[in-house]
Amino acid sequence: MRKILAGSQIKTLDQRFIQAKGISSLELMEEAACAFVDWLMEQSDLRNRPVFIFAGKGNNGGDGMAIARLLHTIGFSVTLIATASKEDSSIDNQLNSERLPDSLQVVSSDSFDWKIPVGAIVIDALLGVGLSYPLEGRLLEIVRRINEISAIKIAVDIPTGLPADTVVAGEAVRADFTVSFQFPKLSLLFPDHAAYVGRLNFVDIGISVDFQNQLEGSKFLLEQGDIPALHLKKNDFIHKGDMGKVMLIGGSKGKVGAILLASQAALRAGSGLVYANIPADERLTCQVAFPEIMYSTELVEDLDAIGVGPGWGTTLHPEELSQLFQKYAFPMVLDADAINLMAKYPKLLHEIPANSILTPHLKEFERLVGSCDNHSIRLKKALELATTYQIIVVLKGAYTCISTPDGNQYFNTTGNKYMATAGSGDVLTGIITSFLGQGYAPVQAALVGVFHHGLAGDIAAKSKNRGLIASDIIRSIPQTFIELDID
Ligand SMILES: NC(=O)C1=CN([C@@H]2O[C@H](COP(=O)(O)OP(=O)(O)OC[C@H]3O[C@@H](n4cnc5c(N)ncnc54)[C@H](O)[C@@H]3O)[C@@H](O)[C@H]2O)[C@@H](O)CC1
Ligand SMILES: Nc1ncnc2c1ncn2[C@@H]1O[C@H](COP(=O)(O)OP(=O)(O)O)[C@@H](O)[C@H]1O
Ligand SMILES: [K+]
Repeated sequence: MRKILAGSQIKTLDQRFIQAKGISSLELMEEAACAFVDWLMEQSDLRNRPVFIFAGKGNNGGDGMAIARLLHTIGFSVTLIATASKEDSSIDNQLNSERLPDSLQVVSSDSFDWKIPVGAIVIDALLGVGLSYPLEGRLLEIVRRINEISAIKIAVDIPTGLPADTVVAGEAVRADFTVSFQFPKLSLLFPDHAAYVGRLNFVDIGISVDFQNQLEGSKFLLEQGDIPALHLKKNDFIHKGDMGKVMLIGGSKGKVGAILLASQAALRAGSGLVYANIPADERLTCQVAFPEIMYSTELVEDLDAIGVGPGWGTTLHPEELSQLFQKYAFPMVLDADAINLMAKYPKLLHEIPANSILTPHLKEFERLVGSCDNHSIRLKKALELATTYQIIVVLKGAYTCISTPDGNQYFNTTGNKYMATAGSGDVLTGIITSFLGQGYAPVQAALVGVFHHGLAGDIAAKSKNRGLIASDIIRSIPQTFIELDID
């Protein structure tokens, strides 16, 4: 699993890699520039446009110079706008400046006329992870002007002005695309920065995951390649009992749909037996509509896992949750109104069975821990919650973050904005409950569940776009196993 390193570790990573491979830092910069250009060439709608590259004084600027040369060589019309004198620039920046062909147009930012045609590409290579204080003076002015023009803006590594690990102070480039090297910097995953980062891509510059992971860190990126190994193998002789007997609890009057979504998702994720615990008078209709689900108003015995909370209601007594904690004393999934109930009665937090999985969206999370000024604070509080109560906290949203009791945080890479629709979260509850019931360790169930849920959403989004609804995610769950080659 790939680590998300801190901005301050990236120089060390570069240096160690360069030494180990016996290459120069200039060669690594060339690798980065090539990876950027390869990415650009893959975007068919971004070809054949004039390119304006703003280069700063550090190595990010050096990347910009190398990108300028490469694009010029393959026939792009390139204008390079340099913001620093050569003497002021980093060594690799200077070396790349010397490699620029005479035929490439280079202007100083002081004399640039800002005539950038609509539809042109603006590449931001002003500052990268070396930012050490908020933008000010001339650089701030340039960034403000870049933000005013209507062009397609692409940030190299990180939009200028964004710190790598914390929240922006002041202004930063508002990019349409960010192409980050090797792994996304943490701050690129914050919802606070959506307007700066645009569409996030990361490109390989040849530093292997093993190498990257030699550095200290407890934040990881959850990617497709990580998932198959986290799955339990099932042999050909399994019985439905081996696939887990689970119950989804919630669904008060008028909100039974939430539990039905979760229950169907559990079945599609592989559960052998799924009970929906819903009010008695809703049973008949549900039974006809969803015959694979079993219905019960009782708390069924011998369950392997439960998921509690979707559509449960807001007038519950804390005893109702306490009772579940005592009766089932195993790790369980707690979502929606179960989380709201714990927010209302914090003493319940002390009673949660260890390794249970809480799946709050941002609002539910803040009800639980108090309001947070930004995502950096939210992530810290999520980790605190996980380690204090020895639970798993799945903070939902783009790049859902899974915080574990041992202090790690995993950021999911599947999912999309079309999943911001009623019931998507209920589907996730069903999927994670299903994996728990199948015998997955709680952390594995959370990681695998979150990944499959997002992947199902991505598959559904291909044909549904803005019309995607939660049931589409459920229908796409089987395809996720096929796509990941899970038997
Ligand atoms: N493994 C990697 O990730 C690689 C990174 N490379 C590039 O190198 C970049 C990092 O290079 P550097 O460490 O030189 O950092 P930058 O290119 O961000 O520049 C740092 C310079 O800017 C100055 N500075 C800091 N904050 C400022 C502010 N607010 N206003 C004005 N000046 C400011 C610093 O004093 C320093 O001189 C990465 O972002 C990436 O683009 C690539 O070249 C090679 C591989
Ligand atoms: N912009 C987005 N990008 C990726 N995933 C998203 C996005 N918006 C929502 N999701 C996912 O959809 C689900 C929504 O959950 P939630 O807000 O609890 O919905 P509901 O309460 O309607 O069931 C979460 O798993 C979340 O990660
Ligand atoms: K940049």
